[in-house]
Amino acid sequence: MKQSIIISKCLNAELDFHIKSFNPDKVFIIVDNITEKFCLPRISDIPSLKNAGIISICSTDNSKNINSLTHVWRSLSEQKATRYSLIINLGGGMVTDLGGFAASTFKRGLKFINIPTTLLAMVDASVGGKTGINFNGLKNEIGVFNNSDIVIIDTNFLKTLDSENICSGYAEMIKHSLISNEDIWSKLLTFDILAPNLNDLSYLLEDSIKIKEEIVKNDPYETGMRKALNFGHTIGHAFESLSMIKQSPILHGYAVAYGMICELYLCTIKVGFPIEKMRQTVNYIKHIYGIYDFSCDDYEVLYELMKHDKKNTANTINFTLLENIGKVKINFTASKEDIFESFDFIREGL
Ligand SMILES: O=C(O)C(=O)C[C@@H](O)[C@H](O)[C@H](O)COP(=O)(O)O
Repeated sequence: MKQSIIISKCLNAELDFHIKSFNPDKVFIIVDNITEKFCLPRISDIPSLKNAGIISICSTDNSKNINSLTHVWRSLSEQKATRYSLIINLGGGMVTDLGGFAASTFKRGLKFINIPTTLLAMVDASVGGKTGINFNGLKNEIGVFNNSDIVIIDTNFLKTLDSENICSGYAEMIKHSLISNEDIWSKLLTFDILAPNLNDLSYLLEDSIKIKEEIVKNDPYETGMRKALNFGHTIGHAFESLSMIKQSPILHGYAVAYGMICELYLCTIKVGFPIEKMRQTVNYIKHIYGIYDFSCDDYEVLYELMKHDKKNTANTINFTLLENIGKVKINFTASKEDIFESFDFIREGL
């Protein structure tokens, strides 16, 4: 399951080299309607991509579904992809997750390269081999662990992003710092992500990728400590699904940011996470991401959604909690009352 992650200043030369080394019979590029317009032109002159087939899907996360997947499988089939073909996923987390799953399942698996174009996909989605789609209103319900053969990261793509997408990816970077390293956490909490210096952000991004890479290397199939990377997601995914149900979707990173506020509250009441660090992080998150608009009427639905989290066992909702920054406790349960209290906390404060 080894995955090479290359941060490159010469994307085209790098990509051309790797495509040639795979010697595929055909190359397919999976894009969404946004990366097709703004990112594909950056690589389309590469000689080895001259006859590449382009497969385009819709860009929003609610398109990460069986219909888009079927469209990709059908396009591969109609354009006669073989097991010796190569897929390039050019896009954000939706494209790398869905494209990775399509590549992993079509004819039982083709080689694929991820070229993440959003901050979220660079630091998180394209790394570590979680591929899949949403199903039945639930996040990433169907999928497989399968690493792309290579990830090539070109931070120039950050220039194509709006502030919301930068902030969305940054939430996963905050998560990486919370689960691993107080120095990085301090740096992130003083960084102005609303008016970011992209050069400085590129350095922070490299640290963040290393954190994820190290965790995934030690537990690729999430049997243990990889669950650290799911901090904020037990509640975050429920917020994200609720927003889809209400037909006012929010970006994944925003859902994770709100999920982290609730789960940091659980960390303080359940495992003694220092209250001052919790306040600092919560204030920073609220300053960047604003508030999540929901009411007591949503609590039961959220709780039902959380019953589908992949870390659960039997009837127990399991969390990844933190005793302190970098001190991770996995498989920690919380009562329904505690969870509802954490919802009160994000809505009303302490
Ligand atoms: O790579 C992981 O492991 C993660 O949990 C990273 C998460 O940030 C990511 O959003 C992941 O896709 C969530 O996966 P899921 O298993 O909870 O669906």
